[in-house]
Amino acid sequence: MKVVGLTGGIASGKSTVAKTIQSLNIPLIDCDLLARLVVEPTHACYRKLVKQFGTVILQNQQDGQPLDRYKFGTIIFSDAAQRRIANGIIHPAVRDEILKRLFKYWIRGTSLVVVDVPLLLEGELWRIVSEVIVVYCPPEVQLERIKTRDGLSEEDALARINAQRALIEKVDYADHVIYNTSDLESLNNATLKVMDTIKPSPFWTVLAWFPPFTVLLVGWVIVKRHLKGDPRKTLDSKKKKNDDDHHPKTAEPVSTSSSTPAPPTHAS
Ligand SMILES: CC(C)(COP(=O)(O)OP(=O)(O)OC[C@H]1O[C@@H](n2cnc3c(N)ncnc32)[C@H](O)[C@@H]1O)[C@@H](O)C(=O)NCCC(=O)NCCS
Ligand SMILES: Nc1ncnc2c1ncn2[C@@H]1O[C@H](COP(=O)(O)OP(=O)(O)OP(=O)(O)O)[C@@H](O)[C@H]1O
Repeated sequence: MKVVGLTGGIASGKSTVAKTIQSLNIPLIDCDLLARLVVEPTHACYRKLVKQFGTVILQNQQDGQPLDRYKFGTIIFSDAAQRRIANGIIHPAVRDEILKRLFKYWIRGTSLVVVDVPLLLEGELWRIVSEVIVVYCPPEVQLERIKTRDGLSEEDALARINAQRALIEKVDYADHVIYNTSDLESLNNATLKVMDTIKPSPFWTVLAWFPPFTVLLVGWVIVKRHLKGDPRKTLDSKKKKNDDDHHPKTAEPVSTSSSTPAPPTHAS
């Protein structure tokens, strides 16, 4: 089974790309959905979050009520230390859910699974994906799309963008980049083109299902990723180089006046 990682930045177009991938009958694991699942009141994560942040993050500030997503978002997107704590509680639970689902797909003999993980390159999951797709759009476009889609203020939208690594820095690590700088039809076409190059052959699918070959292939993916290098180090060194070069547009937090390099208009 081939596992491909889909990532990008907030509102860069991952979910839209994910829909096209699902329309091809390719199974997709959506981490934003899993992150919602693990904070439901019945889940252990919920209790840990309430213990850490208090009932202020709950609807009506009442224990047992669902998470107040806007309130929780304003806390974690405006404070890196709080975000790290929240990530430390939620991400291991999300990772476990992903691994469970991958195992089920493997048992069923699935040939290709795409995992949509916004923070793929910032966390640990990059180690287990055989290829990485990054959906890119400039920060100004991200900003407008967040404001339109979520009805957030400029300040809230900027906090969300700046809570992530600069998207342009992720492009270098990608095996495939989908440049979402035009209309939805172009995005759809670019996605289909990339997926066409990713599809594993039936021969590999059958071979990869047998446990000894599965172990060999998983080993190969881990070695391949190791040789490519830890993306977090790549992102850190790119950020440092940008800072040293006084080249703020790819490394500095986005502000309303930021400018962005003109991205290519093709998918590769
Ligand atoms: C803060 C929350 C409640 C805001 O919920 P909301 O419904 O407004 O947004 P949603 O969950 O749809 O996320 C939208 C996008 O925000 C970005 N984002 C979410 N959490 C984070 C985070 N911890 N750090 C950086 N970016 C994040 C991602 O690009 C994501 O696709 C929610 O995002 C959350 O629980 N985040 C923590 C869990 C997490 O890290 N999820 C992301 C992948 S596992
Ligand atoms: N090429 C495009 N043209 C017009 N609108 C677009 C385009 N691409 C995406 N959008 C819109 O921008 C918004 C953000 O896209 P989408 O939800 O796919 O991003 P995302 O990366 O999944 O976001 P998040 O990280 O918040 O989950 C959506 O409302 C979507 O319909």
